[in-house]
Amino acid sequence: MNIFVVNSGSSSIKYQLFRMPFNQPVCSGLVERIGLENSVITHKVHLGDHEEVKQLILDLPDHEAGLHEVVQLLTDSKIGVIQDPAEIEVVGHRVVHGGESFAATTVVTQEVKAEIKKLFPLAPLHNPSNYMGIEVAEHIFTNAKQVAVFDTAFHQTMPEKAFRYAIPNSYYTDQGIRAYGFHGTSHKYVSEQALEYLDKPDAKIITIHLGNGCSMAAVDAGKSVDTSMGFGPLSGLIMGTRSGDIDPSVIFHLVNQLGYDPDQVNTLLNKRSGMQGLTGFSDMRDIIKAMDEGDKNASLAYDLYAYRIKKYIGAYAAVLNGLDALIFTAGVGENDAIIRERICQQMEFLGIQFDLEKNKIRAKGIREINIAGSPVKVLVVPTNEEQEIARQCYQLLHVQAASVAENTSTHASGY
Ligand SMILES: Nc1ncnc2c1ncn2[C@@H]1O[C@H](COP(=O)(O)OP(=O)(O)O)[C@@H](O)[C@H]1O
Ligand SMILES: CC(=O)OP(=O)(O)O
Ligand SMILES: [Mg+2]
Repeated sequence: MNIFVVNSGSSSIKYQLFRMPFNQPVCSGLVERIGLENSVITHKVHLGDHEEVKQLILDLPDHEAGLHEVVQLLTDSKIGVIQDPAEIEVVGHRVVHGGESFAATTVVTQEVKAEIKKLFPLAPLHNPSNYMGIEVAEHIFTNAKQVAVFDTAFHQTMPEKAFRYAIPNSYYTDQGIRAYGFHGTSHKYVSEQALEYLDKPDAKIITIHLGNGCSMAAVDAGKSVDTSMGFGPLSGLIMGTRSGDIDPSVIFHLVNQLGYDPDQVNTLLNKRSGMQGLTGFSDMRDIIKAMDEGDKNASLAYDLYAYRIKKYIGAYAAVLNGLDALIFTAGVGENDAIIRERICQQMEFLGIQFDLEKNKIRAKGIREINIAGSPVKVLVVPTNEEQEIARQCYQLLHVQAASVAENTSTHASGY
């Protein structure tokens, strides 16, 4: 089954093509700077022991133009991996907000699209571009089933005491105002990898996803029981451009004393805050460089970032009533040894015995960065949201196809 996975962002598209049931992608790529001059497509064809990489720089006015170029690469006479877009049987889409409607992976219908659209105000940086990705893919891959995999789905197991806010009940019952949680595909993928690695299905785990967006989850025996993002992907940890937790009184002050309108508040907290607001940079590599050059703001921001994570570790260890493993993942979590060190130091009381040397070693795959015998394991687990999306699409459609085949044969045999 050819499954094309699309992770459509506001100015980028990440994609991978899988021939399920094989877990390794046939090709993958990234379209960046959509809508700006000099858009870049980096396309990689995976050939067993090596990769063939092709980079294109061109002007892509919108996502449709971007995906058309990707199709050209997929069907290219030299490096193509398919001959016709009709060979794609399933397009799996990452959709960030699924509200309470979607606890599982879902085939996209008009009703599903309407629901995703209804959730635009709750995930303004994400759902509009996820939706656009679905519409464009429908035009291009006309033979394919479109499937949505929601960031919120994994967190639907949270108990009510974890997802409700202390505001009048009708705001939940009538308006759906509650915590949903995000990055679920990543938290699910890395926690499952860790459970397998630990060989302990009932392990108590804290997963720490540090990418552009950052969130943590408390995972008990494979189920999410709490997470740091809430109603939208803005609360909790300090992120690239998002503030994370902030006292709502600040918003009243911005509005009442400084005359901000709702859009200005939204832009401030979603796009101009976090590491960007504190340092002028949103990319952790730039912040580390600035810190090395003696930039005090960068140093303070780095401290704030680590401190917030430490607080959530304490909270989630209490929620879980114990801890077997701490998992670091995503761009920053997998690559930034210094942040892992800042977070894990002086946590011996919790049973976290961190190994400074192991932490510095770069390697592929799962690795352990605790001292041998540490009561709590500290693991770096590379995330792979695209592979998890492909797996869930395959499971959904393969199971559906198998049950249709079974029904047909039962009916054909006349029982
Ligand atoms: N070697 C590195 N050291 C520190 N941070 C890194 C490194 N490589 C990548 N990053 C960080 O990872 C971030 C992107 O993470 P990623 O998980 O790809 O995010 P997203 O999927 O949200 O775009 C970058 O903004 C950068 O801050
Ligand atoms: C939900 C979210 O924050 O996603 P990302 O990290 O891709 O921005
Ligand atoms: Mg990501």
